[in-house]
Amino acid sequence: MIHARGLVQTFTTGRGKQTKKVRAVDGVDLDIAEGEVVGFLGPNGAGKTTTLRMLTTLLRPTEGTATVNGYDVLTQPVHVRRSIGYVSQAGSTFSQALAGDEVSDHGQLYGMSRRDAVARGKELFNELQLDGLWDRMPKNMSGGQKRRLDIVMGLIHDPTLVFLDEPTTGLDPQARANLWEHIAKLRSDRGATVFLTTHYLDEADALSDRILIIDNGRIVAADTPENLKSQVSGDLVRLEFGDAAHVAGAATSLATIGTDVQIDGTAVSARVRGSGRVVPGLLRDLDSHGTILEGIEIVKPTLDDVFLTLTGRSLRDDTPAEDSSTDAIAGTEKEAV
Ligand SMILES: Nc1ncnc2c1ncn2[C@@H]1O[C@H](COP(=O)(O)OP(=O)(O)OP(=O)(O)O)[C@@H](O)[C@H]1O
Repeated sequence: MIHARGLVQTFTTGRGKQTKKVRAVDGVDLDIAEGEVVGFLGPNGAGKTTTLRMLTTLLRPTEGTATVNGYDVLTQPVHVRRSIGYVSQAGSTFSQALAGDEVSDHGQLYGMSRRDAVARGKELFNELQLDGLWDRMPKNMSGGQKRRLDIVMGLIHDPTLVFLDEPTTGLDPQARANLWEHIAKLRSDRGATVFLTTHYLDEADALSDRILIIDNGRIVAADTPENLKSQVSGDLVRLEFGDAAHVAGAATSLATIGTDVQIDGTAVSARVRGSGRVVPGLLRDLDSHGTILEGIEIVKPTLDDVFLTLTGRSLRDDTPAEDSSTDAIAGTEKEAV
């Protein structure tokens, strides 16, 4: 479905002596099979959108090759665009037209009859909880409604390969859950392949068959969520004591079964492999020494722990992106289809 080798994108920023080259994507290889849901994770500025823009032919790679749905992104861009659905971060609606007209015009650009485009559009409005908004201008919709309208536009022609760039950003929890269901159904009901970028780790975890993690323009990990999480050195075990006098002894005991022991006031924590097997023995040991425990928490590794293990940084620490170059892309995308 998607095969890429050595994809590179270099941007030049600044002027004169301030000119700088940014290697936004730095040699990305990808192989995504039919029917896979792949989550593309990485901190702000890691190169996710730039990779997506190259695969969807909105941006010509500086180096490297890619085929999407069997079409070459360099020599067959029109075929690529016609065969995919793409929901960009910036959205793709013009605010002056009526939402329903936008959707049916968009379907017709993909070769659908007006009648089919209206019928499918109304179905999608219903599925994405946009009932009653067919005759409303996007500019008079809420942020979440506009986002769902973008998704209708990306799915109107029933593509079998869908690129979603942060599809649930700006949605309330209920709309997010609804979209998760919809994405899961794209695969289960229609065998669609989905490539999605997201900042929500729980979303990537819940939806993806496979996760790709990109950092500084390079793929640093690619595996199932379970395999990635099993690479983290165990569950986080946190013991809380009523009396600070117990903490040092407990830390020594915890160090015999775990790593990365940390003391925080009256609590002590560590990473412990096979915690279900070894923690009961630790508790018996503490009890036999008269150590009174106030509480215990065992947290399974998350994808954030995976990122932290791989890069030494948390995905949650990232700051918002500085530029908003995507505004221009929405126009390009609209014209290009
Ligand atoms: N048109 C551009 N000109 C110059 N630099 C750019 C341009 N587009 C992106 N960049 C830079 O390339 C790098 C990768 O950006 P990209 O938008 O692909 O990251 P991202 O992982 O999608 O981030 P986010 O999660 O914030 O959307 C960043 O350093 C960004 O500032």
